Amino acid sequence: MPKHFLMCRPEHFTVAYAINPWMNPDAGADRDVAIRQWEGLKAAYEELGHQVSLIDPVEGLPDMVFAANGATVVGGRVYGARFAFPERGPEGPAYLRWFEEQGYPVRAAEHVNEGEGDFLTLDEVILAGTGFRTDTKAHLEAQEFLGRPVISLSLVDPRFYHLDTALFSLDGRNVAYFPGAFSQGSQEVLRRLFPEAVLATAADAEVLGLNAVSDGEHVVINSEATALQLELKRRGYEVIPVELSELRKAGGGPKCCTLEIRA
Ligand SMILES: CN(C)C(=N)NCCC[C@H](N)C(=O)O
Repeated sequence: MPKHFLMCRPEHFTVAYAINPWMNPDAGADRDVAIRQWEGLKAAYEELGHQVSLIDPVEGLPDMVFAANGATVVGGRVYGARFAFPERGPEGPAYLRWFEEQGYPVRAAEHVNEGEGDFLTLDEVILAGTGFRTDTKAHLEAQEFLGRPVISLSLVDPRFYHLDTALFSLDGRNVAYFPGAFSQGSQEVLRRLFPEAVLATAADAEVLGLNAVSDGEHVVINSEATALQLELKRRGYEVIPVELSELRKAGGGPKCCTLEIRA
């Protein structure tokens, strides 16, 4: 099934502030390299037959390339983001405006949530991260608006500050994740819900290998996550490695650049 993604070209990308442990404003980031790598990701989706829509980047919002944080879209309903840090605050209304202009029913969030960074939609439930960014009150708000059961999971390692840095959906029913990113209780929940899950190593998590996008057959994944790629191949997935090292300097990978518009 072809998917519909929203992406934002990193025309204003830079690392100007540090709001997660990956970011170092003194280290510098090369915007041209970031754009080239992002174009590679977009091309990979299009070659797989997925539709990519684009939102205009806004000057002064260097993290806007991380479209996954812009909203959560389930059944055509758009639950807006409300960012934890003021540096990213204006992105929420910018993404919501785009969806409004396209005619989607939208809801501006009352509670802090960073879109698909912390809301991961499966066929029957939504997994929701908390601990660093998204408030648990937003989990309930999302459940009410989107009409799907929301399961809260606690993140405990600041390098994995969003759920989508530590877990991704393989096919809507099963997931891959890095256990060390979660509290003991949440690890138990994950084991119970997903006994067949793919468990990633710390080395794969540390290159944001879990920040991947699967359409159920193909997995678009950071090229450096080598052990995880082997395991995915062993399970029958076609692996599409992409190079996004420049965007990782801001703490993002393929999934971060990709907001799924679920009809
Ligand atoms: C993992 N997903 C969607 C993300 N994890 N987004 C990347 C956000 C990066 C940004 N500098 C920030 O810290 O908010």
